[in-house]
Amino acid sequence: MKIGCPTEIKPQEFRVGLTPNAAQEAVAHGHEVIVQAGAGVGAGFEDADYIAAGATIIDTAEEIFASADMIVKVKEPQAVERKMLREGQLLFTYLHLAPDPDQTHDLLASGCTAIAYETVTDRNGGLPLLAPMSEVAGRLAPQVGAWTLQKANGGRGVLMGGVPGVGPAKVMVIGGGVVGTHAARIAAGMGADVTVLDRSLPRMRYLDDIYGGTFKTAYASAGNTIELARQSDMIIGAVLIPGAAAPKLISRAQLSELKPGAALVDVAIDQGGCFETSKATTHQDPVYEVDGVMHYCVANMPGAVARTSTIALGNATMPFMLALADKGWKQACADDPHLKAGLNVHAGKLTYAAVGEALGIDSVTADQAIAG
Ligand SMILES: NC(=O)C1=CN([C@@H]2O[C@H](COP(=O)(O)OP(=O)(O)OC[C@H]3O[C@@H](n4cnc5c(N)ncnc54)[C@H](O)[C@@H]3O)[C@@H](O)[C@H]2O)C=CC1
Ligand SMILES: CC(=O)C(=O)O
Ligand SMILES: [Mg+2]
Repeated sequence: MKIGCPTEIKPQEFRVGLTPNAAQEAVAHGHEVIVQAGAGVGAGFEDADYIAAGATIIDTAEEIFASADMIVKVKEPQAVERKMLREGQLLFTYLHLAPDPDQTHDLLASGCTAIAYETVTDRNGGLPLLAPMSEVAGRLAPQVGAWTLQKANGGRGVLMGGVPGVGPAKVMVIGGGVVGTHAARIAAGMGADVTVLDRSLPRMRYLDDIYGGTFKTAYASAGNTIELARQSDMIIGAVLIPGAAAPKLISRAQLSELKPGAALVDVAIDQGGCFETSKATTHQDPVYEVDGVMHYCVANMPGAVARTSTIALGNATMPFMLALADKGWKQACADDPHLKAGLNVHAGKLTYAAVGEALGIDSVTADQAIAG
């Protein structure tokens, strides 16, 4: 199979879909790998590293999209990239379709087959291709939130750890999955007073067992959510219902009840965000204010630490990428129900029910797509 890796073009996105190590393994499996010139530079990989791995460097994204059987990327294809996708081509990347009707319609119109990293599952009920970036974004969230809390950035002027004689910041994390747990650990490590809210009692039992004493847990009822939000200096949004649009957990009307200059960090923004007032921002202009409350809503947070993120993502995607290349998507998905869970689009049809429900588009099952 010919595997193509174009340079990411989302603003301030420095990650790359294939590391030289991944390219080398694909070549060792007998595949041809083409990489756009300079694609790895933002993550610290030179063209020469890819050439040494056996890949070929190609000048333009157009040439890569025109000839590759499978495109391996990081972020969802941007409008100009979607125009280059074609029938029968396989796309393996993050998609986050539920909040993105334009992208969904373009992918359906292209006739491509698209497997979304964020809905691939594992046998423990986890999301193995989302997890590494959730670890990164979770660890970044208190860091960017602390910056947002600084007075010059519009925040309350509260220091995470406080100082002797002055209490720490109060941090509330909604969603105690991968993002939430990593965010809570780092915020607690910075000295903040941290509470994690979730709706899963088994998850809260686990968090209490492992992190009791480091941070607290609370059930994410609507009442608890607003009561804790009123007291918080920072609120980190980290909920997920896989594939679906994020539930809105703090409304516009409730913003006036929060502390002036509080920082909302909505990591769930890639699924549409869990605060009613969230809208996606970029690393260039990450923060905006609504009703005196600061919002940080960058949808590709891991791009800020592109080298760490690229290597972490590459470690996770490599076995799936190799299975797709070795067997073709149909056989690879038929053999592995967890990879099959990643199938979102095939030949003009949606193949992921939660996306169809969010966008009001009919879907077929992945099994129907494989059989078709
Ligand atoms: N902005 C960015 O750059 C990035 C965003 N993300 C996003 O962060 C979000 C969280 O991802 P993960 O932590 O990996 O998911 P996860 O599945 O590990 O955790 C989600 C948690 O939310 C909880 N939850 C669901 N509905 C809830 C509700 N109504 N109230 C309280 N808790 C609720 C679940 O029980 C679960 O524990 C996803 O939308 C993901 O795409 C992940 C990486 C980077
Ligand atoms: C998960 C995701 O959307 C990201 O890493 O950018
Ligand atoms: Mg994202």
